[in-house]
Amino acid sequence: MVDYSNQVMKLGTLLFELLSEALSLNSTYLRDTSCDVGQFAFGHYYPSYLEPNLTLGTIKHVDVNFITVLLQGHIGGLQVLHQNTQIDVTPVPGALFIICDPSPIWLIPNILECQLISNDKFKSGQHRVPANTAGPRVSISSIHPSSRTYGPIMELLSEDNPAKYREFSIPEFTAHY
Ligand SMILES: O=C(O)CCC(=O)C(=O)O
Ligand SMILES: [Fe+2]
Repeated sequence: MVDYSNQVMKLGTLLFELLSEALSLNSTYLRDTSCDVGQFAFGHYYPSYLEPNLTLGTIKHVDVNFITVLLQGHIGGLQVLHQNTQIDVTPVPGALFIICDPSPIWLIPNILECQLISNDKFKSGQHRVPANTAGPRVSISSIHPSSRTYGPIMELLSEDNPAKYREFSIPEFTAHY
């Protein structure tokens, strides 16, 4: 697990560089502005349900951290909302799924925090894991939290692109999320 977590940290560093560049910022911008301050890992266990229609599973949500790196077992179940349709994310053995991307054609849900600081350039998307009869299913979510305040990056704003969100602190944000 320690090895896995170290590798995911390295991957996170690369992803933050790519996201900075996608925003036309210096590649170290997001890391330099406290968007990547560590990692938490959560293990998920979804039992096999005899009557899945009586159970919710993980309901639709957007992640509030910046990046989530997801390792799924061989049993699928994750769905992302794309153009009003729930799309199954089929597990690929040995592959990680990155929950944070600006490109809707990759069918990847984005993170609310990305949407706020990019002033809507990255869109936040929903995902869910409905209960089903296959299972038990396991997954590991590694989240990369930030310690900066939420609010659009100043460098992205202009007369044509005014701030769509105000600046607010993480406790203020999570109290209302
Ligand atoms: O178990 C999964 O595939 C998704 C978990 C998830 O959405 C999360 O940790 O935020
Ligand atoms: Fe999630």
